[in-house]
Amino acid sequence: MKFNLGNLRIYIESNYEEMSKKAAYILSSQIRLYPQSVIGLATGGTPVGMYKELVRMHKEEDLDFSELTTFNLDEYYPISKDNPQSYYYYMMDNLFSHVNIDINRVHIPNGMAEDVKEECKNYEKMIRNAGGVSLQILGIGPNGHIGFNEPDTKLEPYTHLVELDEKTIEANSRYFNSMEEVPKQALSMGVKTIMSAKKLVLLASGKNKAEVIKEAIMGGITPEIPASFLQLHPDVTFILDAEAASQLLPLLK
Ligand SMILES: N[C@@H]1[C@@H](O)[C@H](O)[C@@H](COP(=O)(O)O)O[C@@H]1O
Repeated sequence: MKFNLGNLRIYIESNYEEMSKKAAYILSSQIRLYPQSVIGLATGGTPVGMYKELVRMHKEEDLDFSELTTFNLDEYYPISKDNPQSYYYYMMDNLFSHVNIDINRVHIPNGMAEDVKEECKNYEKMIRNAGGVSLQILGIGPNGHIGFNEPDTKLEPYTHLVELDEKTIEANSRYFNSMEEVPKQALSMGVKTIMSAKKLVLLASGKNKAEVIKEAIMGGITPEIPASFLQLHPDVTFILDAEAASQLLPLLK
């Protein structure tokens, strides 16, 4: 099912696998049309299926990553690249080590940066020098965060150091051995960095995202739900599975 709400396109797919295929189809179309694109990438459980499909497309359908430039949204802080919970490790494991990407054109905030301010400033500069992000993939936290931009009374515009929300630490602890192991901080693109991408594609799957998806798309625009700012972007695609769309769908019909 597809709905158009002005600048927002909403695809509702029957399940996680179909959501992943749709996202991979959109991203691969961008790569095939514009092989030198600058792509913003996301981590978390949600895009794993999309990466799997992209790897399949590379192996079976000649999808070529060799001219791409990528910028990841965020990284825990502090964390080293060889920690299996780091987003660097995740990206290598789920995508980069399986495709013909030029690792020199891959960018992920450095979770071991000594000078955090400098790292953040430099990350923004690299995005600018690359000509900005053409297509940014996003997930959404159950609390409405995008990247690691947590609900707050005000949002940071540019790449910055974040104090993670209790809810996020709890939600992400499923990937760690215990809550204590989850880093309490992260480096994240800011809301302005994200909103500056030419196209945004947000993926959401599962019942625990249903309420926040409804609020982000149909509710007021508020820093308490950072994803609600996407309503202001001129070109946004939401790809939802049926469970994530379950509270939104009755309002669309
Ligand atoms: N920083 C990431 C986000 O970029 C991601 O979109 C979100 C949802 O994660 P998941 O897809 O595992 O639900 O939380 C993580 O903490």
